[in-house]
Amino acid sequence: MKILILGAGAVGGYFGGRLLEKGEDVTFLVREKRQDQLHKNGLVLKSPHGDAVLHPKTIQSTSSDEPFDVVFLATKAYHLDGAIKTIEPFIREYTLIIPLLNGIEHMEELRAYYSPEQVLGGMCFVESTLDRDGAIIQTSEMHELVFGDWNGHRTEQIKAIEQVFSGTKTNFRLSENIQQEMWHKYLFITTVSGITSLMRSPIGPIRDTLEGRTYIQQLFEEIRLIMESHRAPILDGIVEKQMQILEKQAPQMKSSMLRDLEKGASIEADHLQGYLLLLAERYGVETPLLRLVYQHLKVYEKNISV
Ligand SMILES: NC(=O)C1=CN([C@@H]2O[C@H](COP(=O)(O)OP(=O)(O)OC[C@H]3O[C@@H](n4cnc5c(N)ncnc54)[C@H](OP(=O)(O)O)[C@@H]3O)[C@@H](O)[C@H]2O)C=CC1
Ligand SMILES: CC(C)(CO)C(=O)C(=O)O
Repeated sequence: MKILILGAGAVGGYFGGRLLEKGEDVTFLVREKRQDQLHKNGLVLKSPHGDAVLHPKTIQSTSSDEPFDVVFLATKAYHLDGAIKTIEPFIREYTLIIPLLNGIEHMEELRAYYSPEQVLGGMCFVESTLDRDGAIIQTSEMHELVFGDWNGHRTEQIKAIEQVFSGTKTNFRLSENIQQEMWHKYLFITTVSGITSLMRSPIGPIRDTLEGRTYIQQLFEEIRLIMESHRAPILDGIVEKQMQILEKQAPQMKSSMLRDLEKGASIEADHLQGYLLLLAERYGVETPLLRLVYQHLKVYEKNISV
């Protein structure tokens, strides 16, 4: 099965690297600078699950139009529009597309551009980042990639993919309710990225003070209310469940948004918190803490653009 991964960054590089390490037919669709880096250093993974130096096939958007069976989109939301068009030459009617972005808004755009049946739901849990030399550094043991047909169908094609994704050093999991899992992850990530970015701190020192916990809970609650008003398929008691998940995280756990802030890099504020605020406005939901988080991120964006 031919697998294409757009973006050899923290997420695409990690999960694509694990498939490649197992011996799957993986190609990375990259831009010039990353291609040079991969040719020079290889795809370097530094991980609690085992380091690796791999030598992947790479292509650039203009260098080929060969077809692929599965295409992962592993880009930041602010590069989504370009990425959607960049993968077009490699897509055939049988190709399945698996986006790995945080958030939910991109699903509408993708399902409108391609045939909705060929866009699966997808998401991942991993704490990874690129160092200055382009090596992928995984900073905790968490690593799971979840995918599934948008309406939960378990087709022969999806079963074949599940087989191909099995037996790697990481976890690929087929979900029969990917929409719900993506909304749950969206709740988790907007809260965790929002609070860690606002406080410029890993989760431990925030979570382990009474005041900090109260803010985390308030943010979870505001976002849950928005999602409920939108009739998103979230479970009752989801905030309590997510607080329990948060409890289990190591104190030094950081969101990828906080890591990007620390690097002075671009962030996905509009895609994550901003989209929720649009929904809040639509349904008349009061969200004072989410608004503060978003404003804080927009001020950061203004400062890095000057
Ligand atoms: N990092 C993490 O721990 C986690 C991240 N996520 C989510 O995963 C998504 C990806 O994040 P992450 O991997 O960290 O981001 P990175 O910035 O590390 O990687 C994104 C990659 O996409 C590449 N890219 C963008 N546009 C194109 C294009 N048109 N053609 C080729 N390559 C392109 C970039 O290449 P270039 O270098 O050329 O710009 C970059 O290497 C985000 O939505 C994020 O929120 C989810 C879970 C965990
Ligand atoms: C919270 C975490 C690490 C889980 O994968 C994440 O998605 C992110 O930081 O972007």
